[in-house]
Amino acid sequence: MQPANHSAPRKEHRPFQSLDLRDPPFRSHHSHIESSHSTWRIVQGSLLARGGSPRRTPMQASFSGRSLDAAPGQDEACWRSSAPLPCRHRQRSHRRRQHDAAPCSATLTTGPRITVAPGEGDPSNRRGGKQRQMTGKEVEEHAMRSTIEWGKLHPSGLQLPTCWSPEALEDAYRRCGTITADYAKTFYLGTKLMTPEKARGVWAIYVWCRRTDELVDGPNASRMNPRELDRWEERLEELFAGRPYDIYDAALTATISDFPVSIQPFRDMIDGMRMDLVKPRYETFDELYEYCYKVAGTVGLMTTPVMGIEPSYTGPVEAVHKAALALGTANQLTNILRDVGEDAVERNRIYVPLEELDQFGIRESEVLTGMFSRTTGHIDDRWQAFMKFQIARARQYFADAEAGVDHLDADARWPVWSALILYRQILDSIEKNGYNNFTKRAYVPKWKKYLSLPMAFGRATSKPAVKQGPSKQVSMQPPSTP
Ligand SMILES: CC(C)=CCC/C(C)=C/CC/C(C)=C/CC/C(C)=C/[C@@H]1[C@@H](COP(=O)(O)OP(=O)(O)O)[C@]1(C)CC/C=C(\C)CC/C=C(\C)CCC=C(C)C
Repeated sequence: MQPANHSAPRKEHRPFQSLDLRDPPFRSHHSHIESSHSTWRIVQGSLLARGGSPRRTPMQASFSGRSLDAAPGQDEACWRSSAPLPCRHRQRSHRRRQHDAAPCSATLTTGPRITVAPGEGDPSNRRGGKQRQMTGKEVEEHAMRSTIEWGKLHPSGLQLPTCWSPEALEDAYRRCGTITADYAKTFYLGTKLMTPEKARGVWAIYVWCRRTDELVDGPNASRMNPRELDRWEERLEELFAGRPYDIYDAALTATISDFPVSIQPFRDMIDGMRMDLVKPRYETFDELYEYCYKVAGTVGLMTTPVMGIEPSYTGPVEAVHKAALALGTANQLTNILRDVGEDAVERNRIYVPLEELDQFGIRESEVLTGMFSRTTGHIDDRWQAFMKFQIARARQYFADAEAGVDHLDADARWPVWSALILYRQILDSIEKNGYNNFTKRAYVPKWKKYLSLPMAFGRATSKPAVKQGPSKQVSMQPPSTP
């Protein structure tokens, strides 16, 4: 391997000065709630064991160096009271009744861990007598359908009872905004163009995604295990049932109350984190596709219902959701291509499909050590050819996403165009680095970022170009022989 020549500073975990994410469970304005079932009670916002001594919940997830208390186990869930919480309820009682009758099962679809029975799904399945696992594409399709169905069932959100004061909720959203600004400044600025309701909804989603990602990618990642992710998922189900655990969860509960955001992509993102815990290699592109959908495409399904589709759009909503999914996949593929060396050396992870490496005559061990020619010291020709193919495919997903951005509500287009344009430039940077993603980190320089923002603004405010026939497609299949 060549000596390290990192052309960009490594991503650092920025310390938060002003925020302590080790929050107590969310403080209701009814500051004293006693559950008949549980051994816990909430007194002035802190979680106390029956004896009254403060107790940490067992799961300590972390968030950029600081720890936060995450999902309490089923047995210790402080919100599980058989008595109704003394909440203020919203007006739409017909919706509430529907929800009260069956908090989850009636309205929530099941998770994606689904097998397809013989004869169902694609024709290739009809021959075998056994059930088979869904492909990555099918998992994504299932979530997209759930999202669209959810939107039809709950066009104005879940209308959950409110258990918090407006001030507390305001504070929750403000904190979500601060975190979003700290991690993703450009994107945060873009959200400032949205209506305040949409902006804070997107921040609440951002924070939930960031926390979920930090479970497997943050400083406490080594302590993470599937059981803890199960507990995080239980906590998700709770917040979708109107029982948020802490202030950030409460912001998300309020968001799903106001917007038709389905639970399915959230479950799927947790599943993506499960994949990260147990799966260091991806055999085929479909396996990788499933991963990309789960950790990034999900973000598209979560945020599109908040950002909204332009009212004058009369085409199929599927097309917009597919574009949102494509942007997630494009971003994640780009992220993977940028980090090949780092993932291999620091985490023994290879995300690019082994089957495709093989088609380019590349061995797994070569990716782990870096592919430099012994004679010239430059990047090996096989790796260059491999990367050209991977970059072309990622660009194709960006192109597929472009089609949908103009159908979003006008106030949401700028942040999305910015995300698209900025992230796509990382691919250009990989090319500029001579495809050396082993010891160089591709990045977009600040001046280029600043130049991209007015460009994105122009794109967001200009009339969409009328497409003359289908766009040029690159082959999504690697050549059988390089
Ligand atoms: C522009 C916009 C409205 C974005 C949504 C904001 C949001 C909620 C982002 C959550 C991102 C997040 C924390 C995801 C967790 C998993 C993860 C880390 C995924 C990677 C993101 C890159 O983040 P970063 O550069 O910080 O990664 P590192 O940690 O540094 O490695 C991902 C690559 C995925 C991001 C995916 C999106 C932003 C999806 C975008 C799709 C839409 C917003 C839908 C747009 C709609 C249409 C119709 C095109």
